[in-house]
Amino acid sequence: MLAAISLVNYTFSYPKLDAPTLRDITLEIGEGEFVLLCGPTGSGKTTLLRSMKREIAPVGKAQGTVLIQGEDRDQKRKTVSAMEVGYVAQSPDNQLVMDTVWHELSFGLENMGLPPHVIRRRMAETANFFGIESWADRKVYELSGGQKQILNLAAVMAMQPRILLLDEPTAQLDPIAAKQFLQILKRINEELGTTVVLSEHRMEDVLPLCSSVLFLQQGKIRHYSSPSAFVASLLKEDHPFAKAFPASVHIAKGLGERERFPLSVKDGRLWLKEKGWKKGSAGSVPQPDMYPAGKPVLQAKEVWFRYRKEEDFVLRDASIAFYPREVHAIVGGNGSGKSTLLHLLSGAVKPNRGKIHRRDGVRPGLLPQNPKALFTADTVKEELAEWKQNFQYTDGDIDRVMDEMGISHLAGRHPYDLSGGEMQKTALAKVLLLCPTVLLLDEPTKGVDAMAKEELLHILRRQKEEGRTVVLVTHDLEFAARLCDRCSMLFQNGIACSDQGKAFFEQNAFYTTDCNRMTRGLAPGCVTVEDVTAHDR
Ligand SMILES: Nc1ncnc2c1ncn2[C@@H]1O[C@H](COP(=O)(O)OP(=O)(O)OP(=O)(O)O)[C@@H](O)[C@H]1O
Ligand SMILES: Nc1ncnc2c1ncn2[C@@H]1O[C@H](COP(=O)(O)OP(=O)(O)OP(=O)(O)O)[C@@H](O)[C@H]1O
Repeated sequence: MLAAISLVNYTFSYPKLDAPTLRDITLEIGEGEFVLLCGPTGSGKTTLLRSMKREIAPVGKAQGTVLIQGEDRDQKRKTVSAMEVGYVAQSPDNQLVMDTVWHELSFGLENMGLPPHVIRRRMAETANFFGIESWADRKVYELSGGQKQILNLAAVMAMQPRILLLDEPTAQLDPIAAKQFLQILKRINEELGTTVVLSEHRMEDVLPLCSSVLFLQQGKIRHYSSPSAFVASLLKEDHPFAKAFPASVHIAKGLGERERFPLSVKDGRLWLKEKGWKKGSAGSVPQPDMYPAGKPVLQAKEVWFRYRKEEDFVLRDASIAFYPREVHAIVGGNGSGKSTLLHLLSGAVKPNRGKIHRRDGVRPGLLPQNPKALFTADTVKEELAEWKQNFQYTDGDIDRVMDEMGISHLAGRHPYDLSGGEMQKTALAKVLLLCPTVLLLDEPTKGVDAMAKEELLHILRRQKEEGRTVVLVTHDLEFAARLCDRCSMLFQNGIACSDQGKAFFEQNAFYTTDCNRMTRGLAPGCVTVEDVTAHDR
């Protein structure tokens, strides 16, 4: 059968780098496959994905061949090539260009020069397939992050591509919106037979959906197999990337499984039941926890805020306090006001009403959601050197911070040429260099691989042990559950609930960790993998 995509001895090098980024890749992706492309930060996933579409292929020296539907990528007619392969990037804001949903859906089709009656039909049936008819007249900027990404996908699918490439499309989505997006992808794959290649760090959601896994390491294919064979193989070799596997895999491994690892919450529950886990005692319902004793270092008191007079308030009467030596996670849906709250806490913007109260001597350091916002220099090392010079009070050590963040090897590289995960680590290095007393981190795990995430966990725990406060805005509930002492949820312009970390997750049925879902009713009080394996003993 004709492969949808095949690469033969494909090697690719960026102009200023010594070593090739992709090395001798030979690969066949069959028609209708759903491939999860994964691998450590900087392993070449984005570069490989972009190599599969002529219009966005990386610029540099390429050897070997890329065939799309059996034809050389660069020999195809331009219109065929543009429509045949769809591409969805991480940030919908960078891809959406029109004012309304309807215009966005028609934009690509008009560019292709299709006749109006074809455009109208395509738009109607695409809107119907995606269930977005009711959004037609809405302004794009009014949509939530998750809705924007669904519109982005719909606009790409309106071109009826046979192949769909996606580069971390859920990285900016809240956990519920991310799952919804991935389910739509599954439908596209199943109902239209479209070949899907998806680069994604969120393995727990994708492993149960995909048909095969392509694992890259240092620009080479290390594995290309079924999800279950891939999981068993990496666990066998004790590969550090295995940390990225879903909680169900780690729980089974922790409880002695060696071969058949459940990949979803549902299979994990069945696995536990097979092992004799029964309905647990009801367990004690955790009591809502009171704020710790002592004085907060930073506090929002009855804060109201809106960006413009004519707009609704993003925060209404919101109060929250942060204490010394605590990691406080803030979660909530896209657009619920988490980043806004962090900016208020940092002092970058002022509330319209209410007060941000900072104890004397408290120095906040803000990691913004877009790490590029912090970059001004030509190399990673210069970034840090300039920063240190600008903030003369800092006694942070550049080499030590680079070492701690694992970016010493990137010292001479241009920040804009880094991979997503590398950028995130460089931005965090800049923040840490300021030795802040309160760290305000907006999505620090976005785009970073499982190994870097583990390092980040230790770095943040150390910050806390050294007496600092960490405020962590995140969509990564597993990470929050392992790290935070307290967790608050934003909803409808205010703090909907705030609890001690474990109690927070235990009381939620939807907004909780996979471990908690897997053991619900079987083992009360389990929120992390460690909780479950300890419970068994
Ligand atoms: N335009 C560029 N110029 C020079 N080097 C680049 C460029 N883009 C990427 N690189 C380098 O190529 C390597 C692979 O980058 P790529 O973005 O493909 O990795 P990735 O696996 O997608 O990483 P991540 O998971 O962090 O997004 C990295 O070391 C990166 O720094
Ligand atoms: N600079 C801005 N100007 C106008 N409105 C803004 C601005 N920044 C954010 N908003 C709006 O404020 C609301 C809250 O946005 P915010 O970015 O704080 O949410 P969030 O919870 O951090 O979302 P996400 O999880 O998607 O990052 C949203 O409706 C958003 O559209």
